[in-house]
Amino acid sequence: MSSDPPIVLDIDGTLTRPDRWGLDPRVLDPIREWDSPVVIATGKAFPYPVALCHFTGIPELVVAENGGVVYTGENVFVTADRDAARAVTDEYRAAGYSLGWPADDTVNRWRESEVAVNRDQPLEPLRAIAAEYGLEVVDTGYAYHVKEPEPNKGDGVSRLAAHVGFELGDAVAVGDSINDVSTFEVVGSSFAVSNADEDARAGADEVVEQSHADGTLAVLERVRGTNE
Ligand SMILES: O=C(O)COP(=O)(O)O
Ligand SMILES: [Mg+2]
Repeated sequence: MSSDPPIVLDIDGTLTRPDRWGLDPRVLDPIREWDSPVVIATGKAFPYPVALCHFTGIPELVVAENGGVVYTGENVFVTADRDAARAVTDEYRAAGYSLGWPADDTVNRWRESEVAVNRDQPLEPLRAIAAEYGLEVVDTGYAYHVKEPEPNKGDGVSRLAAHVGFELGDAVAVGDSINDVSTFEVVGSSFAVSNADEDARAGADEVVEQSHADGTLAVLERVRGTNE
């Protein structure tokens, strides 16, 4: 009997509306009704994807912070070092720059394994300082993420698949940016939505015609019930 394949979904640019912010509510029912594991793999801080699963009413299978935090529904694995990223952003601030968020910043407040910087801040000095510390800056189109080069989302997805017990080769991923390329590399088939950046477009098996949540809905429609 056929079933739905496991799916791995990015949030920003993939489950959201074209006006950048806010979930497209049309994605919720297909995700809730999916009969195989649904993994939310995001660059957002840990509580955000947990809340998304919670309010959608699906098991909390989460790769957060670009792979730095993995939650299997039972155990949390924090596999990247926020202090290393903090050292970089402390030096960035000491050089006169700012992270670009309000004083009480909810973008980083519950972030456990990296630090995010607003994209309206200068990138080059941030990259230069990160390089001195052996860290990288990933530009998702939504924020600059200061992080250790490993782990990435794909590592987190692999860890989760091993714990939950699904075949990565059966899994289908949808994403929109450079931070999804590592996911695309570990799953059986990968789709970039049409608003995706160059790296995601090049890394995906296919770029769909539709953008944002419309692209994801089109992929879900196509792969539903195709797992043998
Ligand atoms: O947090 C970001 O910058 C992007 O988040 P995403 O990985 O869900 O697109
Ligand atoms: Mg994204």
